[in-house]
Amino acid sequence: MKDKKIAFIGAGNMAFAIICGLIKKGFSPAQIIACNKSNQTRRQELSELGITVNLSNKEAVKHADVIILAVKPQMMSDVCSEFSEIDFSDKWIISIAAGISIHRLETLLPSAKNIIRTMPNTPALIGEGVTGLFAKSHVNLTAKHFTETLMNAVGKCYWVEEECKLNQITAITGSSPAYFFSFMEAMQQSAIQMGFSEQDARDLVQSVALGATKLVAQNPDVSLSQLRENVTSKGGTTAEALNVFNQHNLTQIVNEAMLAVITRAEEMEQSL
Ligand SMILES: NC(=O)C1=CN([C@@H]2O[C@H](COP(=O)(O)OP(=O)(O)OC[C@H]3O[C@@H](n4cnc5c(N)ncnc54)[C@H](O)[C@@H]3O)[C@@H](O)[C@H]2O)C=CC1
Ligand SMILES: O=C(O)[C@@H]1CCC=N1
Repeated sequence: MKDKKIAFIGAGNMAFAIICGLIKKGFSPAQIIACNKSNQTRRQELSELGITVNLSNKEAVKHADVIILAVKPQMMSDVCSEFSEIDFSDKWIISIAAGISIHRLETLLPSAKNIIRTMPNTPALIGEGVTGLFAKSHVNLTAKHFTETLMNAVGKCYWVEEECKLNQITAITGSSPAYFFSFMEAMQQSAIQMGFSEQDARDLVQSVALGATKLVAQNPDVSLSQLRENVTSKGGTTAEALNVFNQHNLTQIVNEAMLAVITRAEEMEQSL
């Protein structure tokens, strides 16, 4: 585990979150190579952590045992075309890209035998991530265990049995930190309009988000609807807020948003 060289091809927001999470969990920076073509500031940050940042994509892949493909999906084809002469048969490939199927990766890297497709999320940065994982049945068990151990270092893992489920995982955990941030932003804006300072509004909103989330996590036997009802006094204030959400059909809005993620991921699988 700790003797494998891991190369991140693309070290933007998501890969950086994973790398920082791994280092916090005791992985050695000497094990990690990060290639980030167009972001000098990020390269500097990674270099300060002791990570090798000065190799080309091709050199990094040649040196590495495990390659984490972490560029934008639209870049994947160009990036993989640089690797045409490299033999991937003894290397393990982990893709974190949304909407790039394993079939597509097999086409882009024909010598690769062990490809694991994952869908992480940015709370990995603080060890609170969730990663969905899928691999075809022929994939080496050790490669699967390695990937699970790696992603467990930055949060929880959830294997899916069919690849299409990863697009659902994208809607449920990959994209969804942004749903919560949007909700918090809207609350912050509302508090600012009431006259609270930006900082106070943020402190108040993040405190309640943390408190509510901990309440959920620490009461696994209490349903979410019960927790909601515990706040909602009959004829009181909360009921009025929830009425507004109901009038605008929040449940349906959330459902539509999550289905839109899946549709986009499927479109990307067809077009990229
Ligand atoms: N941001 C997120 O919350 C999540 C992102 N993902 C996936 O992670 C991948 C990366 O997404 P982000 O980190 O958000 O994007 P990003 O834009 O922050 O990172 C991509 C990085 O790749 C680098 N790059 C571009 N061309 C390159 C090349 N030819 N060689 C090496 N590096 C190159 C860029 O400099 C950039 O820093 C995507 O495929 C996305 O679907 C998956 C789960 C969650
Ligand atoms: O927005 C995206 O496409 C990526 C995948 C999940 C989160 N960010």
